[in-house]
Amino acid sequence: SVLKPKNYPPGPNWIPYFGCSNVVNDLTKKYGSQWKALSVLAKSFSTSVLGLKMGTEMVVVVYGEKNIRQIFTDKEFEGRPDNFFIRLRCLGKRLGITFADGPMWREQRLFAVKQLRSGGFGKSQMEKEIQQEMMYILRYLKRLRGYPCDPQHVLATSVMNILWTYIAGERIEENRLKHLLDLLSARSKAFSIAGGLLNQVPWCRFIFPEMSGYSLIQSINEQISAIIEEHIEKHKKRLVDGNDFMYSFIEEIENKREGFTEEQLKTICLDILIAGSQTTSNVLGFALLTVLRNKVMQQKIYDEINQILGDATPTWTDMSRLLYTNAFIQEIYRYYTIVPLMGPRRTLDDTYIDGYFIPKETTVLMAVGDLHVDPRIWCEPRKFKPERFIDPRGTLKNVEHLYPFGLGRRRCPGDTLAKSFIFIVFVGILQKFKVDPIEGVFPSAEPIIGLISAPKPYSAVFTPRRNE
Ligand code: HEM
Repeated sequence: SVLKPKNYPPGPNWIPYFGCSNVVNDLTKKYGSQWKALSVLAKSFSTSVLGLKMGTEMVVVVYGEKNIRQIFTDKEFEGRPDNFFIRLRCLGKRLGITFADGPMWREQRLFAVKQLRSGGFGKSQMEKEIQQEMMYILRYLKRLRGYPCDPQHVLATSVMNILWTYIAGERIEENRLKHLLDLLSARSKAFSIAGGLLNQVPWCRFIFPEMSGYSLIQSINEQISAIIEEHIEKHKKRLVDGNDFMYSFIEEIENKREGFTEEQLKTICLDILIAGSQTTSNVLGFALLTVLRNKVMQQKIYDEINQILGDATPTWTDMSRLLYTNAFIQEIYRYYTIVPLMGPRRTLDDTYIDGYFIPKETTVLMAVGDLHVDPRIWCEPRKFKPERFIDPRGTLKNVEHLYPFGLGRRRCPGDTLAKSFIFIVFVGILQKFKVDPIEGVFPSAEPIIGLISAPKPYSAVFTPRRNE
């Protein structure tokens, strides 16, 4: 219908079949990302709750800290949409964690989080794995002998190895890993061709299967699952040492626990690889890009590391001792919000946001990217200023307004892993290397914003601080 529900949030008018997707798509082309387009649209309607209809689906985009916190915490926003696009993402079924909801999601999420912890993540085991990966990165940079490189690749490789160790108990073999990274990056590109989070015109896949990106996504999903499957088989034959996520899960399958199937295992592995790899390496990519562009900040960070850690290998607990470095990383989380448009969520009941009526089965998105530059919270929000997080008493402040990992029951279950990895690897690199641009030319600080935000490809020169 083109008639809006009574008291539905403000937004463009609707036409049959398309709702207002034409308006959103035109703006997305103009502004280069769905997130920016929606932000402009919300401003043009002077609203902090934007009401849309994409194809046949009602979509609401939420702005402002109070409203966003409501979505994070109220139970009726806990669902995930169930449409063609989401099913494509989950190998055709509603499995896994990221795109499941209800009792199955709760149980699987709890199981995965528990395994993450008992597998040592959040504890010293995880720290050791990360430190070891950091050493690999340092060795790689040293071997370059000052030859310029794009750090993005070695960072992505390293994150993938950590995730793979958690899932499948070992570092992944070099060629397989390269293939997997290529697949994941092709996958996110295919998603932007297919229209990101909000493509609600699934029938277009029959008319333009290649162009719409759908068949590409499907083929990529199958290839990634094939790699995962191979490792499940290896575990079933007990060919891997130790005690990893796959073993724990297979044990539940063998015990015939309800909801524990091989399909489910495959989807959860896929969820972890997709949710964890590019997000984590992009934060580090932005952090290195920022010190590369800012000599003064880089020197301040180095001086702090040098003074407090000296030559000692960084640990997770050093975070509270390295105040400026920590504030710098918080500012990276704020300034380059990796997931600027969080969700999608699905309302499980009729509800209200800011006085507006939101019907059951509405898709809800949270504009955390806008919240992180909201002038009501941040002074000079468009400036990169680590000091905004430093309290004169020598502690961090204002971090309660930062939501890089969301909040509430659907909050990122990988946050501890991601934060430790980012801190330890960043400090480890700056402790041993000076990061400089090539021949003094600064690469662009402007991010590329698809489903997640990424730095534009850039190269840097890594010069050892001391001759070892
Ligand atoms: C800097 C890195 C990361 C960022 C910025 C990030 C961000 C997020 C955010 C904002 C959400 C919540 C979305 C919502 O509220 O609907 C989320 C969910 C999720 N993340 Fe992360 N994440 C990161 C790293 C990781 C890692 C390393 C893993 C795996 C170990 C991971 C696994 C997941 C999963 C499985 C979910 C879905 C949770 C659910 O729906 O219940 N993420 N992430």
